[in-house]
Amino acid sequence: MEMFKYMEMYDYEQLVLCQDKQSGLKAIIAIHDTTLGPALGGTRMWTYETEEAAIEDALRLAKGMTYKNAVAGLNLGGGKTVIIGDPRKDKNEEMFRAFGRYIQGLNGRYITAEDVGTTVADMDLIHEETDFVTGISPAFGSSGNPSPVTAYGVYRGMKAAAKEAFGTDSLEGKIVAVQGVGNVAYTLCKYLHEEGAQLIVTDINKDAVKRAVEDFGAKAVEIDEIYSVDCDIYAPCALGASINDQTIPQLKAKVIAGAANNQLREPRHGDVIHELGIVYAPDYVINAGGVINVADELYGYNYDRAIKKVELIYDNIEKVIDIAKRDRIPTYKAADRLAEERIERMRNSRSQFLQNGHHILSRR
Ligand SMILES: NC(=O)c1ccc[n+]([C@@H]2O[C@H](COP(=O)([O-])OP(=O)(O)OC[C@H]3O[C@@H](n4cnc5c(N)ncnc54)[C@H](O)[C@@H]3O)[C@@H](O)[C@H]2O)c1
Ligand SMILES: CC(C)C[C@H](N)C(=O)O
Repeated sequence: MEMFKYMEMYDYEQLVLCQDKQSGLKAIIAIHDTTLGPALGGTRMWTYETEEAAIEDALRLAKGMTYKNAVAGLNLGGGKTVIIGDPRKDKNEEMFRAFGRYIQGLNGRYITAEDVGTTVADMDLIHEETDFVTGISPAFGSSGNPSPVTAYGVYRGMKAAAKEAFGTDSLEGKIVAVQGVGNVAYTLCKYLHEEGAQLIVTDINKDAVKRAVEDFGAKAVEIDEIYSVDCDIYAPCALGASINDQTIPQLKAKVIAGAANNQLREPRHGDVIHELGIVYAPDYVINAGGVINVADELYGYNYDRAIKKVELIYDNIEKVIDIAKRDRIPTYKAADRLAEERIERMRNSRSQFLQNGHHILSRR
């Protein structure tokens, strides 16, 4: 990858590589856009085949956070971190503290939180070194694990998408195929089960599957079977790119609504599912519950206030569908339009003001 060329093409602001030999930390902090405010986005810990793949993931995820925060109405920009390593065996205390010092060095340009492979305990270690971290323990007056709130937002967004496809937002009797039943999807399955939906699940982690089968009567299928099962709704809740040339022809669902980031392998896959008449709830609109929840910490965390904002994911999905219908475009493009218009409005209005309170004369 030609780094600067890529960054220029999608307007990235900054890419930071962090290395700490003693702890084994190898982290990539990507800051996409800070027009709306400091970049807020989680830290993913994952094994990658190549360093390039890790950098690309960080960059793509960071851009997604810019759009997610913009559509959610947050005064925050987009960023993300990827830590290269196996979260089951490569973590240690020094690693997260070293990472916390790197975040502190950015002086508030980037604020972190959980993502795949990181936990509240990891955020607490980061918090030993910096205040620019959210999703820390409730004992600090913080919001804790964002996943259950993300799940609630996905559930609300799924109902809005179902209303468009089936004429009712009731999920009773609907068959939902869930790919990946980890932190977010477990709670999502709970909401769906309580409403009377039938669940089909898969996961590379057999314990996660067993839990969903035992707790919610879900039917388990093999990893590759999840795309072709008879269902009404496909909920991608594992990693990205599950909507692609191989999987789309297998899908029987009328709705795609799930928690995963970067669900479309390439933008053109959003066009293909649109042509097929599938109602797609854009990933960064439907999965914004977690960031809305952790962002509330910046105002002094209040659960009720945060949940009220998360409820609005239903309205945001409706809004995206309305724009898509009005402008005859796929929903992923409608969501991009919503985000870009807000960022552009702010960029233009900001140009009338002095940045960061520093008057140009202060340089004398
Ligand atoms: N946690 C949040 O608050 C949050 C917020 C927004 C978006 N997301 C996104 O939602 C997704 C899930 O997040 P999470 O926090 O639940 O993560 P998680 O790691 O707890 O769950 C992901 C699950 O997917 C499984 N998995 C991985 N690859 C798979 C595959 N190929 N097939 C089937 N299962 C597979 C994993 O074993 C795991 O159980 C991620 O894409 C994440 O970026 C999470
Ligand atoms: C800030 C976090 C809660 C971010 C979350 N992992 C997301 O992708 O939205």
